[in-house]
Amino acid sequence: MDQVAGQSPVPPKARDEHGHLADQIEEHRFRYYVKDAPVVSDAEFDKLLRSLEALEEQYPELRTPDSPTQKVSGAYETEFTAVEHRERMFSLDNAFDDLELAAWAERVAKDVGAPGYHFLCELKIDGLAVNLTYEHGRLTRAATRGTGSVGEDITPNVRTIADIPDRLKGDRVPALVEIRGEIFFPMEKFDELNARLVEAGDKPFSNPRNAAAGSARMKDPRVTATRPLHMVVHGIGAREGLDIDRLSEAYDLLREWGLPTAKHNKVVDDLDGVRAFIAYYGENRHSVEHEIDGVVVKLDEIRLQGRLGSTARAPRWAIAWKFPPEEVNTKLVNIRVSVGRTGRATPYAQVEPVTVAGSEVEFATLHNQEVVKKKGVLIGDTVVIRKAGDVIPEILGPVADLRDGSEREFVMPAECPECNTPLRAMKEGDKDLRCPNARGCPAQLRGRLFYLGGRECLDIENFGQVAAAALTAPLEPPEPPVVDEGDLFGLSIEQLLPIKAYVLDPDSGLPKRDPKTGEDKVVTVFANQKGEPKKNAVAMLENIAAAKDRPLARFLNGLSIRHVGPVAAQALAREFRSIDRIDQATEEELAATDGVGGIIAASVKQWFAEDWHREILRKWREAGVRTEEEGAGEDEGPRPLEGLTVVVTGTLQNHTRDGAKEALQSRGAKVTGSVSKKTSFVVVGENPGSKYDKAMQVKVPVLDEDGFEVLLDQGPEAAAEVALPVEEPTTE
Ligand SMILES: NC(=O)c1ccc[n+]([C@@H]2O[C@H](COP(=O)([O-])OP(=O)(O)OC[C@H]3O[C@@H](n4cnc5c(N)ncnc54)[C@H](O)[C@@H]3O)[C@@H](O)[C@H]2O)c1
Ligand SMILES: [Zn+2]
Repeated sequence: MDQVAGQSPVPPKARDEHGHLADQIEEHRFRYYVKDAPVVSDAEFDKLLRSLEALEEQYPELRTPDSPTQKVSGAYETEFTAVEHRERMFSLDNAFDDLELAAWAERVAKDVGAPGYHFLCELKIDGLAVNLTYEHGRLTRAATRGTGSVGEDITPNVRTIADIPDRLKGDRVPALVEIRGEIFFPMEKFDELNARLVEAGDKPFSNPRNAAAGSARMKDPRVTATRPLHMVVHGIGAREGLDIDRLSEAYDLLREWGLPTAKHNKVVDDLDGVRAFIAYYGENRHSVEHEIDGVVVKLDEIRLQGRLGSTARAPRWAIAWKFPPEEVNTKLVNIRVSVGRTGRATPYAQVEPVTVAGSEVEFATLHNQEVVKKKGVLIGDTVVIRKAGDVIPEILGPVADLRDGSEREFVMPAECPECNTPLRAMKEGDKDLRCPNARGCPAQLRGRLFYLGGRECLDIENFGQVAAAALTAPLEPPEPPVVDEGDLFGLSIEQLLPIKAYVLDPDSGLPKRDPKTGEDKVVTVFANQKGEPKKNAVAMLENIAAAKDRPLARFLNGLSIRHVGPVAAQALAREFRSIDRIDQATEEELAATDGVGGIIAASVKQWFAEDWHREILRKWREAGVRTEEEGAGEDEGPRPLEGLTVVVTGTLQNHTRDGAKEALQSRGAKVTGSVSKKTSFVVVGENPGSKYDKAMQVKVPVLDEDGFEVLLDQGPEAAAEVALPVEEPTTE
């Protein structure tokens, strides 16, 4: 088709779509900047904006000066006096990948024309942009960004923020300076604020960013004063009597004046330096004392900034690199209750599945019924889900503006969802409700068994949520092979083969559904189609058998005695050295143990008072579980490996890494991670790493697993006899 250069005609459909998108964007901006209550996530908003940009890319005629793509987003509300900034405030352009970053840097290089300039890397804080005007060192005005040229006067509110000085310190303060920065609300104070709001019958905020903006823009500054707001400085605007060459130097001055400058800024020489900064904070995002949502890269030389100038929206001398969003909006479908190994009933949120920070989220924790209330979330709400790093996903808050009246409050059930026993608080004033049916509650048994096999206890490989559920509550056979922990070590392969169970999600432990039929998926857990044992079933039984010899402390921890965690278990094991002796000890004796104390002692006594608990121990003994620490106590007896330093590398057949370490340490050896001339032995399992090569190099005796057993049982001399011959290294 023939077209006039750059003037493709705009089809009416595209024009309509443009108008529709622009309206939506303006509406979201109003909700975000004026009402501090957005109804979509930033990611969704950014998507709309990018669609608009793409449309304008295709039909440049649509890119008029009043298009949302051409403006500093924001507005001002008539509640506040409108004030003009002396120098405009801008938004930032984004780089979404390394290509865009490199393109920006190239453009800078071209415009600057000569080498010798620097990049200033800063962290990007997601809060409320403010402009502080200081005249002769006194704060005379504070304003929001607004449209970029006109903002809202929030001076009385800002004066209540402790970080922001009313007067600048020192005698080098200029006649006039505009300071730009970000007001933010600390994540860790956010729940507290929402709890207060809900209690007072007010609408909770959906996230800390909106809490910051809402708090700074209160009509009544006395309310602002009650909010824990902070600020970080990230720029300067108009100035008189202030001559500076580099922005980084300006920050040094600002710091001297008492302004809250950033701690993590870094000046680098080139793009690789920028990349390293971005990579570092991408990895260590949560090591910073406040939340960050990206990195801002700026040309440090102020004269050159001026030369590059700005578009209507953003400076050309800066760019924002955004990290993947950690917050998304989704629907709270239901609040359910799970019962854990200690019987604690915990509400958790089931949401419409969404992807956050690279993983799909379907459940989020809610801790207890008080937390549900304090967060002010209703079933059916659109909520903001946050997933930060490896942390379990949580609900930040509801998007209250989207409620249509169909939402309902969560009511904590009166009965255990798995065994129907009435839930109750075990102590007066206890917020947590528990299912008291420790013995018969399938949820508790499953939880205890899973914990017993877990890392902190017996560390049994191939034994997880799925096995724990299948063994304790199979669909078939009707009688579960494991009725309590006592049955674990007596399991036979014949018992496993017929077991059918639901397929469980390994994270949530909930049944997975067949997408086609919509029904819960069922499998034969331990047998293949021919009815033969699956490999992992055989491995599981072997691993269970091997776990019989785990150190006493691990068994004690695995009994799920209330208040007895790994530390108390260690203390008890060290002091009493056998389960029998713990059983026979008086409460006073237990309490007198270093690291135990009265509460734990009472709880231990209570545990042993239950017949079915003793029955567990009896079955264990019968199955050959070692309920006694070998040899004499650490403090009294011989420590045959005293003075040795041992490194363990590769996979051992009969010991986990932790188990091997403990076996060595309990005999007095020191276990370290790196091989040196001082190392006494290197124990090498399958697939050893570079430590093996290093051992060869520095000629440290190497033991295979048999040699390791010799070391444990017969000591270092015997082990030296069986150590592998040290080969001459080929190179030196
Ligand atoms: N959810 C919604 O409905 C909705 C609506 C409108 C806008 N938004 C969100 O608001 C953001 C857009 O706002 P924007 O135009 O302010 O752009 P932006 O947040 O991407 O970047 C510009 C702002 O970053 C701030 N900033 C933080 N640290 C900085 C630093 N070290 N140096 C310089 N500036 C720093 C400044 O205040 C500056 O104004 C987007 O994240 C968008 O998703 C969301
Ligand atoms: Zn129960």
